[in-house]
Amino acid sequence: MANSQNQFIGLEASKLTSEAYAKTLDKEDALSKLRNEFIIPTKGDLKNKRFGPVSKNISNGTSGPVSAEDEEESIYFCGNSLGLQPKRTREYISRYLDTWASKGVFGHFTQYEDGHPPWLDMDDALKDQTSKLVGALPSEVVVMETLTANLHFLMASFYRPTKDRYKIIIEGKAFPSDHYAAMSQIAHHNLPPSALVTITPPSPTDPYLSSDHILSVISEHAATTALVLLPGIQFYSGQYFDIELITRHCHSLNIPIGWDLAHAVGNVPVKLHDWNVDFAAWCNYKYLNGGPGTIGGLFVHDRHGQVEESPSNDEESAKAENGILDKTLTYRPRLSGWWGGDKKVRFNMDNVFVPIPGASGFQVSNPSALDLTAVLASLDVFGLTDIDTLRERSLRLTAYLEARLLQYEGGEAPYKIITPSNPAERGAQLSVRLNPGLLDSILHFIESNGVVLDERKPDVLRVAPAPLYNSFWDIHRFITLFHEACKRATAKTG
Ligand SMILES: Cc1ncc(COP(=O)(O)O)c(C=O)c1O
Ligand SMILES: Nc1c(O)cccc1C(=O)C[C@H](N)C(=O)O
Repeated sequence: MANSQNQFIGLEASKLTSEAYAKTLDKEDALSKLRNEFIIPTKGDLKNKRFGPVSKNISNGTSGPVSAEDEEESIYFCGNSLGLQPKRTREYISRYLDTWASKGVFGHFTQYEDGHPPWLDMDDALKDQTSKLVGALPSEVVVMETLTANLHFLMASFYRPTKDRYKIIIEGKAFPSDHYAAMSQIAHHNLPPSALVTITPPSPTDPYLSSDHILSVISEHAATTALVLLPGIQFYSGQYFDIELITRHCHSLNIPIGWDLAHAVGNVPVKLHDWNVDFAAWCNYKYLNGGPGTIGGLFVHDRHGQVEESPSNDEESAKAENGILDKTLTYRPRLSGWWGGDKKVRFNMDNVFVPIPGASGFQVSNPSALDLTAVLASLDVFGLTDIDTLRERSLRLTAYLEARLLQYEGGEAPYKIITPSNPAERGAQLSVRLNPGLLDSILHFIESNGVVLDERKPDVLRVAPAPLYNSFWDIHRFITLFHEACKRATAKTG
């Protein structure tokens, strides 16, 4: 990283390798206190083969004496895959369990004195905080279903192939689930696999996709394209795409565009409404810390969420008189379910679908109140700050990580950072490509010393300091172990 960037981010180059400096950076950052909102697994927890934590955070009576080393906090850099558990999650879920135990079905409607919503209103209660995270109006977002399922629901609505325009453009290294979802949508419309166009990086060794390259592939296929589906942040390389620019380009060519924000939500501030994005979907279990596989979220721009009364024709009026149809509505086609229906008439059981205007009208099923509760706990942690302030901290953490990775003592580093060096083109994650043959040995060493991160075989480590709970000291400890592991591994391979 260029020195000027370090200065911009407020890092002092001469002190970078000092442990005391890492601790000072933590002390000086007001957001460091948010780490206390989370349960950080200890090294002992990670080694423990029995159920539950051995740490003193939570005692479940399963553990014996704990050594000082085992009590040390692990170095968790895997929030880009599964975020850590907020302490308040247990409290909120326990309240949910008490409600279910004491009220049964009335839990759907019971309004609590402490202001927490009845289950029936939890979808609305989550809108405000969710919309702030993705730069949307509350009416444009809803917490529902799961990411891939939501991509399908959204494609059912936005991928409307015609004889002339039928292709879906995705990126060549799309997360496999997105690839399968797009392929199966194409097959669902009886179209050939060639209707899937992939944007591949010009270089076989560098995953970087420039905006120019992306725009040129979209332009090349514009006349035959029905939809573009891209990730806000690429899961493998960590590259953050220019959502606004690419969206504008697609619209200039009359192509709707959807964004998979799995790795962007809670990581970088996005402005889905202002950027005119058509639709987006995300999960709530990565930088949002709602728990493994928890309920996801989606965005539909308000211009697509309108529900309008239209003049009814005679046949429809006749049905209305018979009480079958009380009004004729026009709305964007979708795969519907009762939970997308207006709450005032949802329980009428009359088979008249009156979608809630906006994203909520895309809901399908009665959502899991357990999941919504966990997401509420996570959003309440985000509520202690805001995404712009968090991003500032994240820029500093990732810049520090980058600077430390670039300072390898004793020769050439046996790895290369493949995430863009421009902070505007990345979020928290840095992906590190190791020299061939080193991955297993390095991973074994750092994991047995309490580091948790994600590997993508054959040679990439994804390191993601999550700004809500990771610290500069975590990075310092990681670098010390990682560099030691690199030295051992290269010594072995000669
Ligand atoms: C970019 C991306 N898309 C899709 C998925 C799949 O999400 P889910 O299993 O929640 O549908 C993931 C992660 O699992 C992902 O990172
Ligand atoms: N690696 C995973 C796993 O072992 C279980 C469940 C999910 C994953 C994932 O890959 C999650 C995520 N999309 C990611 O990019 O890390």
